[in-house]
Amino acid sequence: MVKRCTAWSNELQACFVTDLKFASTMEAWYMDESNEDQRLPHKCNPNRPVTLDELKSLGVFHWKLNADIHETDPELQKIREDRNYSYMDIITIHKDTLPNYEEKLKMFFEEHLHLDDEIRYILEGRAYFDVRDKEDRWIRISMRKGDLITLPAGIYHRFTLDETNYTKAMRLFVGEPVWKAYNRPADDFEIRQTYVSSLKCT
Ligand SMILES: CSCCC(=O)/C(O)=C/O
Ligand SMILES: [Fe+2]
Repeated sequence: MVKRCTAWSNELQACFVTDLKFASTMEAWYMDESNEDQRLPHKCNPNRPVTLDELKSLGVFHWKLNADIHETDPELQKIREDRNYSYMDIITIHKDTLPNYEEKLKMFFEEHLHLDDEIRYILEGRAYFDVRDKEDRWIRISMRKGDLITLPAGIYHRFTLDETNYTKAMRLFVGEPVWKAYNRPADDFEIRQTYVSSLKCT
C-alpha cells in the first residue's frame, strides 16, 4: 500500500491510498553493454522495455501477489497446488544474514542453468534476474516485493541484488530442492537442448 498526497489548494491536502497490486507491474528491459557495477539498472538509452508476453515466449512466467499475507495467501496456495510446488523456504540475502555472502552473490551472478525450474517470490526488498533471449541478448527483470517468477529449466540466467543490497525471497520447488547450478557453457545438456527446442514453438 502506498500513501499519496494531492494538494487541492494551499490550505487543504487530501490523502488517498492506492493498492500497489493494481498500480504496478513487473518491469523488464534489454541491458546495455556496460561493465559497470552489476547492481546498477543497466538500461539502454533510450530504454528498450520487454513485455510480459515477450518473457512468456521465453518460458518465463510472472505473478503479482500480496507479499504481506504470504503465510495465508489463498492465491499463493492455489499456484502451489496447481503447480505442485511442495517445497518452500525463505532466503534473506544481506551481508549480515547470509553466510558466505560475497561468495554466494558472485556465484548467483555467474551465467548458469538448472535442471529444474527456478521459482522465486520476493517478500521484501528488490533484486534483478537476468535471462538470455532467443538471440542471446541479456534481458534484466526487476523484481520487487510481491513478484513471483518462474524461470524454465535450461534457460541461461543470473541473479543480482540492486543498489539497496537486500532482498528476502521465497524459494519454491516441485519435490526435493536441487540447488546445483551449471555454469555456461552447458549447451550439451539434455535440458538445455529441450529448452532451446521449446523456443521454436513460441
Ligand atoms: C533469490 S534466490 C538466489 C538466487 C538463486 O538461487 C539462483 O539460482 C539464481 O539464479
Ligand atoms: Fe539460478
